[in-house]
Amino acid sequence: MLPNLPPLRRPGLDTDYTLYLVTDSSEAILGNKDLVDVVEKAIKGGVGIVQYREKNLETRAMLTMAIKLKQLCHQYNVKFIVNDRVDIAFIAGADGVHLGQDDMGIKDARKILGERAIIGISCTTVEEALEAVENGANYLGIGAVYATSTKTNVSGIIGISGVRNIISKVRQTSKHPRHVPCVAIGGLNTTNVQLLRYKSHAVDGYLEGIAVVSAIIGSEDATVAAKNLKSMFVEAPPWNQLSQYNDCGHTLEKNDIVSRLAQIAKKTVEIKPVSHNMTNIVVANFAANVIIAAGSSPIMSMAPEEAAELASLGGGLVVNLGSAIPGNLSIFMTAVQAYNKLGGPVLLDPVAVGATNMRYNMVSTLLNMGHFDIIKGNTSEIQALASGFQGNQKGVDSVDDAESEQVDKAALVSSLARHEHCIVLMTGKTDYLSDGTTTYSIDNGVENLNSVTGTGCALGSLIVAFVAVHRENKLLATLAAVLFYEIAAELAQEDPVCKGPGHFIPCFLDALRHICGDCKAKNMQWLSRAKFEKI
Ligand SMILES: Cc1ncc(COP(=O)(O)OP(=O)(O)O)c(N)n1
Ligand SMILES: Cc1ncsc1CCOP(=O)(O)O
Repeated sequence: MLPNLPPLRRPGLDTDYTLYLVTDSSEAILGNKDLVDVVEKAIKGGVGIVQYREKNLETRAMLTMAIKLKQLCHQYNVKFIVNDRVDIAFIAGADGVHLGQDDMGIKDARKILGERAIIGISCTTVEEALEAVENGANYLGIGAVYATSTKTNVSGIIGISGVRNIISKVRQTSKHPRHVPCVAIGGLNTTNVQLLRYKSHAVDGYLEGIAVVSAIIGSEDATVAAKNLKSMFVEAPPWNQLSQYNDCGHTLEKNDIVSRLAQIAKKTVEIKPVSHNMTNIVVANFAANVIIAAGSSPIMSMAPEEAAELASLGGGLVVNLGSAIPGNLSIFMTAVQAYNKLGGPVLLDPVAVGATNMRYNMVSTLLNMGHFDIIKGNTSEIQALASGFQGNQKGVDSVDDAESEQVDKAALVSSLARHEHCIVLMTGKTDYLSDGTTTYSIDNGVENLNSVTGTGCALGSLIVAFVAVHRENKLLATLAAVLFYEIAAELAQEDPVCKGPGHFIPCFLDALRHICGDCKAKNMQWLSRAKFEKI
């Protein structure tokens, strides 16, 4: 997991890649501003390396501009790189060159520019990155991360997962002991750089910096734009500001965990947090009733117009894909980003993500564009997210066949949690819950939870209420919500009037209300039924 974000600039590295400015003098981006002036302002805002990227000028004019920019950069002790043109880099006395996959090869450029030159190369795939490291690249420009109108001929949009994959493969596979810094490029701005840094972090490597064109060159004030980008990239994101990984049961004894769970449940019903649901048409009514019975406050709203206001109420958000269509993506994203900005918890329920390509693509986009604190799914859903789409889920139910029984579920949830830097809950006969460091198995619940629709979805609605009140302890808050819910289900099934699925729903709502009342009365006897183990 990611207790603290790593330092950016490595000791001993004399180039600061944290904020890398790539220029563009087109009318559409620079407008009628003066390029040298904009670059100077950007340097004052914290840019540590500048690349002169010129697609429209004749060689002579380009050389003149390169010399001006080099002088400016060196005046501020900032590195100066030329895009594509090794000849201009050489004559202007630049610190190096940035090469694309179709430009002169690294080894040839090195012959011209010498051993001390900084030679960077663009990479979209792992193979390109490994080859570049082999050939002696000094840094990698990885992208495009997101769609961009600055470069029309990008060779691929790889998303955060593509960046993370390249970084971790380069670190794992590289035979070179020397460190090759990685910067990401493409569509980066203040709304996405925090997420990029947080989620591109792999166990074996991380991003040193961001390379940006339009967010600085096209801005009104390059100093302000650079400052904002740099601080966004460097600062811990709002959803991680409290140390969620401390005190989450990693080292606690079971009795201590149970008393924490009791405190969490009591405080949740006392505060009555908002559970904001962007959920499916089948479960909305049931989920709202569950939330009310459990002592929280539901709102079922798909309106992006009110998402920021709802986020400011301090509750949590559920994004449930049960009956979503691709047109809902931008609505979801508006809400997710509003909650991310304030650090309010967001739960993703990737319903039937293993069943169709449409669902898988929607979930991939969501994970690429926003932070989810919790991912909750059944075995098939979590398997699809952890191992890629295979299309073997039939409908929304989990395919719990002999093959899936062989899967090491604890390892699966833990690895997905580490990969996505979030909490993962896999529901089933035994539930598995992990933050990537600590994993719990939970054996509460009853068969009737599977015989009525919407019980899985409604659990998500309760979890965000609990986590909203305990943002500093998301793992234990999720565990508390699962136990509250599943123990209520056990009490419902034991109710003499409960004869089957039809009676189960009202009995379950009654039992939730009962436990909620117990929590208010500080009677936590129900927790003695908790059956969970740290794995
Ligand atoms: C830091 C950085 N990364 C990638 C690129 C893209 O370079 P390239 O693929 O050569 O495309 P053009 O910039 O030449 O259009 C870059 N310039 N800088
Ligand atoms: C040069 C380049 N290479 C990949 S994307 C890109 C353009 C990035 O521009 P912007 O930061 O404006 O999206």
